[in-house]
Amino acid sequence: MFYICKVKIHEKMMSRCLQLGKNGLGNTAPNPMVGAVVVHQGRIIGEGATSPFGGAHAEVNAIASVTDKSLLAESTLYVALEPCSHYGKTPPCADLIVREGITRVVVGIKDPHSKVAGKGIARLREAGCEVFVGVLETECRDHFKRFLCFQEKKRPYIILKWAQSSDGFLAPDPSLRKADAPYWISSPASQRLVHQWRAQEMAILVGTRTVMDDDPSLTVRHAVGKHPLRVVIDVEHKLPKHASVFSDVADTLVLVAMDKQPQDFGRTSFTGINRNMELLPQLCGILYEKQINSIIIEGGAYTLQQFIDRGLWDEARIFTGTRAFEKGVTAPSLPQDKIVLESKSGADRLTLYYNV
Ligand SMILES: NC(=O)C1=CN([C@@H]2O[C@H](COP(=O)(O)OP(=O)(O)OC[C@H]3O[C@@H](n4cnc5c(N)ncnc54)[C@H](OP(=O)(O)O)[C@@H]3O)[C@@H](O)[C@H]2O)C=CC1
Ligand SMILES: Nc1c(N[C@@H]2O[C@H](COP(=O)(O)O)[C@@H](O)[C@H]2O)[nH]c(=O)[nH]c1=O
Ligand SMILES: [Zn+2]
Repeated sequence: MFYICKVKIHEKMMSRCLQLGKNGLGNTAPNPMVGAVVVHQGRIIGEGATSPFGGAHAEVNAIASVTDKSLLAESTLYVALEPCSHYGKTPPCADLIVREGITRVVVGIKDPHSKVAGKGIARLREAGCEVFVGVLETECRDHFKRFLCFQEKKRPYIILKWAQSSDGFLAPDPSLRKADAPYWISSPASQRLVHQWRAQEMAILVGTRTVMDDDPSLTVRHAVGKHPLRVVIDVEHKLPKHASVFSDVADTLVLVAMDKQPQDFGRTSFTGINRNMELLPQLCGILYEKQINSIIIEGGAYTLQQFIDRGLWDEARIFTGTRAFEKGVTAPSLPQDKIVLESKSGADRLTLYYNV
């Protein structure tokens, strides 16, 4: 009976940790958005979450928020990710926990980061702390999906996103659309949702044709949040300098063939790719080097299909509008067994796929 009760408390507290951590989405990356609570006799006496990138970790903030520090020795610290054991931008949290005299720690999941990977838990146990690992593991893995993907697969978490007509086209026939502007298939509500999504990821990418046809901005305008790094494929260096994607409101990275070597300008920089090698693995390597742990791919069809065919994607978010086009740019195709959720977004159908 006591055991069942205790498990419920563990889950409840871990769920609070995840809730606190979620506020960091779009701010803490590439650091994980950790949440922590300090519990004394079943009551939360301190809470904290990871500060924006470079700032304090969740454990530090949770401990700092406890007014009566004398209670720490009899308290349990709940934290969604294993406390760190290394000097990064901040000193090790495991040392702080020991120093503050906390003797019970409940951890959601182990940190796969090579500098931690069990060393934080070992450090706590060596100092006499009782450490329990593995509470709400599935929820924690989902919460830390960007961080875990980056650490484990050495590439960003990849989200594919597009809007398609009711009969499966990404854009109508050119005769039916204006030049240099997107053809809006999805509803305003979906467009606002997309801007929230943009603010949650570190980067956004489109192919050459999309820049030529749509002249997109790829910024966060209909939501609050940071602009992601704009990544553009332009192997042949054909895109004009005046394209909106090169505006100075956000940083842009252009993937261009090594033999082209254009000059960086404004907030736009060029990175050389080897045209004799596959582009997507090179892209993943470049983003990994830059510590970009998530990216949203917004089209077009050719670019999206390459990610799908290579299995280089983690999630796909598809809006299906109400209008039929009959002809145009055919939407990419995804394996149907990967559908996990269907819902409505304004007038559109929103289908989510997970590549697991
Ligand atoms: N409804 C929606 O959600 C969206 C609709 N769209 C629409 O889709 C259309 C564009 O789609 P699409 O024509 O498929 O074009 P893309 O935007 O996918 O661009 C394709 C081009 O990008 C370059 N490229 C992409 N991947 C690679 C690679 N691995 N190696 C080298 N070059 C690469 C190539 O350019 P090159 O050969 O010139 O070097 C290729 O032809 C537009 O009309 C746009 O309006 C676009 C985005 C979203
Ligand atoms: N047409 C279409 C989309 N198009 C995507 O949005 C880009 C335009 O971005 P911006 O210039 O920042 O508003 C465009 O180039 C393409 O990648 N997205 C959607 O959610 N629904 C739509 O119907
Ligand atoms: Zn830490």
